Amino acid sequence: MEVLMSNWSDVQSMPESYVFPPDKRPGKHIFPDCKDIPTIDLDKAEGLNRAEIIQQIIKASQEFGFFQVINHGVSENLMEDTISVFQEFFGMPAEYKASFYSNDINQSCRIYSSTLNYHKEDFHYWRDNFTHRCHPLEDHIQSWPEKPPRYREVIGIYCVEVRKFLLRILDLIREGLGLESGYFEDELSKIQLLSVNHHIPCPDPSLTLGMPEHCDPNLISMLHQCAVPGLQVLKDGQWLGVEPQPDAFIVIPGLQLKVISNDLFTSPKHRVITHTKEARTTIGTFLIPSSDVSIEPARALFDTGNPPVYRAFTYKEFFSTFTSKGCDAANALGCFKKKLE
Ligand SMILES: O=C(O)CCC(=O)C(=O)O
Ligand SMILES: [Fe+2]
Repeated sequence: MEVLMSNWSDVQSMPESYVFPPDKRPGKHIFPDCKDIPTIDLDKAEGLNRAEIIQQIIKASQEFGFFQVINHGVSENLMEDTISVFQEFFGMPAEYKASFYSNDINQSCRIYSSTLNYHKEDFHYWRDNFTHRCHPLEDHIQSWPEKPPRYREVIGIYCVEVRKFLLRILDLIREGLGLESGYFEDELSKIQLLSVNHHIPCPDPSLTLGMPEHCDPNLISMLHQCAVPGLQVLKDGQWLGVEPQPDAFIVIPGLQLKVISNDLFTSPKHRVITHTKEARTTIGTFLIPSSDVSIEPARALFDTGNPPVYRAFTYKEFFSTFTSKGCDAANALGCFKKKLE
């Protein structure tokens, strides 16, 4: 069977290798939508309401661990063009996509299916993923696809724009936490990774997932969803659907922000369910610390009454622990917790 599901045509029944064991299936129940997902109007952050917007972001990062942002500065045209470029990319002939196929995490531009462990895993997730680095543009653009013909132009502009957006959000978070100017710039947000999920229509969404439940190991993530729903976030023990809003970005603080905030922030579990009728394409952008930068709770966020929860570590150290713990966030974070004295 073709590994990349974007090369399959007309799937009528579930291939056996995608059917999860019963205890891991999402099941048939209808998941409620998250009705009160905090929405931040970024336009207001530049005016008299700045302090209020900062408080909204901090509160959402504490209570929900995610929020959506409107008036984020990226034009609707660019958002639509970006989604359609990726839809075209996943629709390219199998031979073309094969030139990017790799399960090697060190390959800077790669397409793969399910997880990087495809050939060893017991069952597969219902997705293809295309990933590449983006910053600085001139270091990476040469490794990006040349087809569809507008790929490099559109995605190049998109990557620069969403970086500006995420750095604005980080700066508001910095101000809200009372950290010094520039705290998240340079090494803590050095690497920018684009990660696009593509799920073809699935004959039975109750039996499989488009992405496992997970927390994002990076500093901060943003998701740009197409119109087809699928993202779910775990809130108070319940899976809630995050209905796509065409003009909004979803922001999720990653595990490094949880550590830096000394556990003030939540980095929530999320996963992706599949859809019977329509293909779904979602663009993730992650800002990731450089390998050797030291990460620890910010000095301003602890004192004798509220001691630091974590010891200092490098991102390299964290990421290797995270993967060795099967990407289980609680287990990985546990390895860096300070012993109570
Ligand atoms: O596709 C989505 O909606 C979620 C993607 C995601 O959580 C991730 O790539 O880490
Ligand atoms: Fe994620």
